[in-house]
Parts: sequence; C-alpha cells; structure tokens
Amino acid sequence: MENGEAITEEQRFLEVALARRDRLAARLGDEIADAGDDGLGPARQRMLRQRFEELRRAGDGLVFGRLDAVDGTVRHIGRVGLRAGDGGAAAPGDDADEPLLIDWRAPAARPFYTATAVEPQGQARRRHIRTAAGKVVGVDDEPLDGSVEAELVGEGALLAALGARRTGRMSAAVATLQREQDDIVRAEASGPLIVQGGPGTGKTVVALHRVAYLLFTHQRMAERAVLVVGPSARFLDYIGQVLPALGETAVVSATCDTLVPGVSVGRAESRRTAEIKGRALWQAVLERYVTSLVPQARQLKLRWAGDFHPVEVDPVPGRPYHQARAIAAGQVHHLLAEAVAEQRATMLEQMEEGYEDILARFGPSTVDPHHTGSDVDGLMSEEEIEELRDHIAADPTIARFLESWWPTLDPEAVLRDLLGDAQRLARFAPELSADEIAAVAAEPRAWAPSDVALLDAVAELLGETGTPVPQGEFTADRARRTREWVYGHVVVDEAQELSEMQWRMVLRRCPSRSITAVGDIDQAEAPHRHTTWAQAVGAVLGERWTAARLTVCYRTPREVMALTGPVLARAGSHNEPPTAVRSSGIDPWQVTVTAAELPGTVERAVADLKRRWTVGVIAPEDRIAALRAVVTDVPVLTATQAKGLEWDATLVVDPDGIATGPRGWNGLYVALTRCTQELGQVIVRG
Ligand SMILES: Nc1ncnc2c1ncn2[C@@H]1O[C@H](COP(=O)(O)OP(=O)(O)OP(=O)(O)O)[C@@H](O)[C@H]1O
Repeated sequence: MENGEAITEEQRFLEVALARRDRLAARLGDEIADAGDDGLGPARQRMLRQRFEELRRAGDGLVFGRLDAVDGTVRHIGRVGLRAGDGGAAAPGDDADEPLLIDWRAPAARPFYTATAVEPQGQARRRHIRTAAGKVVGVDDEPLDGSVEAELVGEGALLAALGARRTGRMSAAVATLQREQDDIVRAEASGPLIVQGGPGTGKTVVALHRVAYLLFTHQRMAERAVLVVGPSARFLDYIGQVLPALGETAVVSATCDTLVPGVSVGRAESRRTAEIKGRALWQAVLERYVTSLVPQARQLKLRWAGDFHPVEVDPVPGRPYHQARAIAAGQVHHLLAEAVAEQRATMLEQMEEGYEDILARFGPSTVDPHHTGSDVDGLMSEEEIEELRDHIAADPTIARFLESWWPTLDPEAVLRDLLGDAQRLARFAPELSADEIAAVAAEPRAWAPSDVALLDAVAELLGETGTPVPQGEFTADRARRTREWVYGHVVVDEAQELSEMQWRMVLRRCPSRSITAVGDIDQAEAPHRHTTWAQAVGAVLGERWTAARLTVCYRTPREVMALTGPVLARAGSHNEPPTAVRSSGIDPWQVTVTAAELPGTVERAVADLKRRWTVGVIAPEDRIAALRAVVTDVPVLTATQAKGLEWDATLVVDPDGIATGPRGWNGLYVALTRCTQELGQVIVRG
C-alpha cells in the first residue's frame, strides 16, 4: 500500500476514534453533572472524573500504532482504550463491546513494543502512526515477517521523535518505547527494582511510563497512589506534563527535601555534614536517643478526690514513643480508678459506721446518687469504675501530671536538642569522631536537606499524636499531606543521589517495598561515597533487590558520546558507557579563552546557538552568578542542577573547573551528556 493510501486509511480510523472519544467524554460529563443528584458514592464519582480527565487529555496521539496479525486481525493502539460502542450506539454491524482502540498498557498491546522479526509473536506488521492536531501526518510500517531486520522498534518514528526539537518539557515516548524499556515498564512490582542506565537511556521515560502502567494494571495501587521522587523542583516541573498526558492523576511528586509535610529546608549545607548526616548509622542513633526519652517504670503517687494513690506503670517496650505514652496514660487512668475503688472497698470494710459520710468524700462525680443508700453494699460496680476512669481521663490535673511525667514531643525539637548538643551526640552517636560531632553540633538552626531524612526518622520513632488524616477529593491530595501515608508504589529518579537515610525515608512510605529506582551511579554527585548500587542500597535493602539495565542512549548523539569515555574513566566508573543510537552530524566544538574574555565569548556563543536550538549553559558553581549577568534568557546551571534535563544544544563553560570540584568528573559527565544535537565547550586558559 502506498504511504498516501495508508495515511488516508488511518485518517478515517482516527476520525472514528476521535468521535467516539468525544461522545464518551460528553456522556461522562453528563454523568458527573448528574452524579450529585443520583447520590452516587464518592468512589464512583472519582472514577468517572478520572476517566473523563484521561479522555480529555488523550488528544494528540490518541491513536499512535497498529498491529496487523498474521491471521489478518487488525488492532489499533492508543493512549486510552475505547470500545466500538463507547459514547453511544456502535456503527451498524459493529459489536458495541468490540475493542476499537487498545490502551497501550493492556496486555494485548504488548507485541507493539516487543515483537521483532526474530520473535514476531503472531504479528505480520507494526505500524507507527504520527498525528498532529487531529490529522495523520505520517505512517511508518515495519514488516515483522523477516523481510527487514531492524534493531530498534519503529526506527523511523523513534528517530523522528529523537530528532525533534526539545521544548524544555519532557514529552511522552509512549509510541516509541523500546523493548528493553518496555521490559522494565511492565516488570513485576513485588520488590525493589533498581535500574542502572547511562545518560539518555530513557530512565525517566521508563520510570514515568511504569507509573502509568502500574496504575492501569493494579487498581489497588491507584487507591494508595504512587509517589515519584525526583532530584529537584526544576526536574519535577520538567517531567510534570508527562504523567497527566499518560493518563494519571493518582500520583504525588516530591523531592527528598519536600517529603515531610510541614518541614521546609531553610539553608544549604556543606558536603561534609551532608555526608555525615546521610549515613545509615543515624537510624540506630535516633532510636537510642528517642528510647532514652521514654520515662522509666516507676511508682507514681496520684491524687484523686483529696487522697493519694500509688500507681505502678510499666512502659511497653517496642512501640513508638507516643503510642507507648497513650498506652501508659490508659494504664494510669485504669489503675487509678481501680485504686480508688479498692480504697473505697477497704474503707468500707474497716468502718462499720459513718457509711454515708465516707461515700460523700468521693464527691458527686464518682457516686451515682441513685446508688447511695442502704440498698447497695457500697462497693463500686464495673460500670461505676469505668465511669470513674472516664472522669479521670478527662481530668485536666491528671492530664497535666501525665504531660510533665511523659511529655508529648515535637520531632523538630527532639532533633534540635540532639544535633545541637555535642555531649549528647557523643553519648548517643559514639560511632562518630570528635571532629564529626563538632561539625554537626556547630551547624545553624535552620534545617538543611540532610536533616529532613533525620526528622522523618524521629517522627516515625515518636509516632503520631493522633492528628486526623487530612481530607481531600483525590487520593493524591490526602497522601501529599500525610507523612505516614503508605503508597502503593514508589518511583525514585536519579536514585544514585540518595543517602542511606534518604533511602530509609523512601522505604517508610512503602513498607511493601514495591519500588522502582532508576539512576546512573556514574552521575552521582551527592557527598556519599558509593560507586556501586550494592554499596548505595546495601545498608537499607541488603541483597533483596533486583537489578536491570538500560544500554542504549537515545539523547546524546554519537559525536558527543565519543568524548565521554575518558571522563567516565576519571569518574571511577564500573560501567560501560551506553551506545548512542543516533548521530546529529554536528561535531562538538571548543574554544579556549582567557578569564577576561569568558563572559563575552559565552554571550556570543549563546546568541548564536539560540538561533538554531533550545540552549542550556552549564558551568562551575563559582562562575554561575557572573554568567547569569550576561546570559539572561537561557538557563545557566551547575551540573547538579542540570541533572535529568536536556536541550538541543549545551554550552559547557570551564569544563576543567567543573571537573575539579568534589565528584567533579561525575559532574562533567552529566554536563557533557545533556544535548540532543550540538555541544560547545568554552575552556578557560591558565
Ligand atoms: N523510547 C523512546 N522514544 C522516544 N524518545 C525516547 C525514548 N527513550 C528515551 N527517549 C528520549 O531520550 C531522551 C533521554 O531520556 P531520559 O531523560 O528518560 O533519559 P535518562 O536515562 O533519564 O537520562 P539522564 O540520566 O541523562 O537524565 C529524552 O528526550 C527522551 O524523551
């Protein structure tokens, strides 16, 4: 079939699918409007709204693929699934339940990503359909009968997508996911999966498509929401468009700095203290410290209605501090009520006379007036003791006493008391050297990034004080505002940057360990010293995690990747650099200038690149301010800030300066691999 005919044929199909989509969306819109009147449950309303949102967003790229099976069956693949009868009556002769468009996440769509000429999985042909504004603009056919052997799935469509200009926002790659990527997207989600991939291998793409896949496949996960942890707010903004476009609303995205509601980072910190405070040993240190705050077992003397009563309380070990406190408070209330009742019984026994007078001493609050008098034996019934216990529990004096004996604690105050006191640190963190203790204790009061994971650990050890779970219409809203929310799945991007304590913080949010972490250990710039995944996660996950790899670089052109070998070796890498899939045909270039010439050269180079491309400038930290003064309309970032981002062209300023910082070679590796087309370097002489 000629390409023109194929386009016409797919255009017809697209129009049918768009019409069905529109009709279905309109009908759902009506149902949502009526839902209030019909008294539909909130769960059903949420479902309707979610489906409506999904349909609304599935505009461009509603249909992007087609599989023709050997037996003649034709299946179209799209962003959402549609049935022939969706939104109203099916066309004459159509079965209303017959699938019209298959959701890319459904099992039936899998061969679209994984069938090859060697393993055609019953398919004769794969077709990629490119659309723009409701029009089919291109069709790429790939025979799977062995007549053509392609290394890449949908090579034409993939290379077109990769060669497209970058917009500063990540776009979905749902139409062109490659087999090694698809294997990870659809992998089992029962334990931690750690994906190592060099720059541009699609780790972020894979992570986000996996979220969409898991939410589609596992309803329970959608009920608990999925957490996406990324390295920076800039990065979260960069990927922000992708998830809704993939159809997901049950997702919370955060950085490690924003994971604890109500806590905000107020200052930067030195690499040294960040490294010290990221170590796994803090878990034990904090446990020891919080345990030391639990009052010892002791005999309390409590006053009730004018008399003192001895009450022996034994704190329950192994519970979070506040939970143990609540149990102890319950014990106090109960034992005091019992003691009062017992005292009364003893007194009654001892006294033969003056019965009425004695009862009066207990006061009206403890005595049911109907039960006074000679018709009872004077002993308190179970119900009366229960009632007395409630009075005791509500009594402000008793509450004040409990608070002074076993105070409720604020995690921030607890952590401050520990970190700010060198003597206390020496007692509870004997693993640290005197120098390390002095460095931690000398830090300013405001929280630094590494403190957030420590605060989270303290909050967990203290346990909650009974604050109600916030309400919200969408699961994600409630999850975002609740520190102890248990997510259905957690995805960590740029996972190589996490400290051991940050790993713990992530794990606390998903005790089932249904976690996908993607990263490149060779791009690690964080102050921890790990150079392998086993080191990075060993202290927290042990050996109970599965490794996967991505090996093909889709972003950086061959010409640029060729420069990275020596840099990677200097970074102490244990990994092969990924294989670049494409060439841009543009040789990387460099100029050498004096420090005085630097600003002018950068300004001119950016102005020139900007005429052709989207541009990012990457420089050492100490040059950023000066460069921002001359380059105002494109981002000027450190390698750390540029992590995960990409532009058509990158200008790397003073690469030697980038390489001399701590973990500098890793930073330079990040900087060199951000472009999709052109790389320029400005080297500073002397
Ligand atoms: N299958 C694909 N189809 C289309 N584009 C893809 C595909 N895989 C990756 N890309 C594109 O390649 C680029 C790099 O992908 P991504 O940012 O996910 O890589 P990464 O491994 O996270 O890189 P880094 O570690 O350097 O940040 C992006 O522009 C992405 O859209």
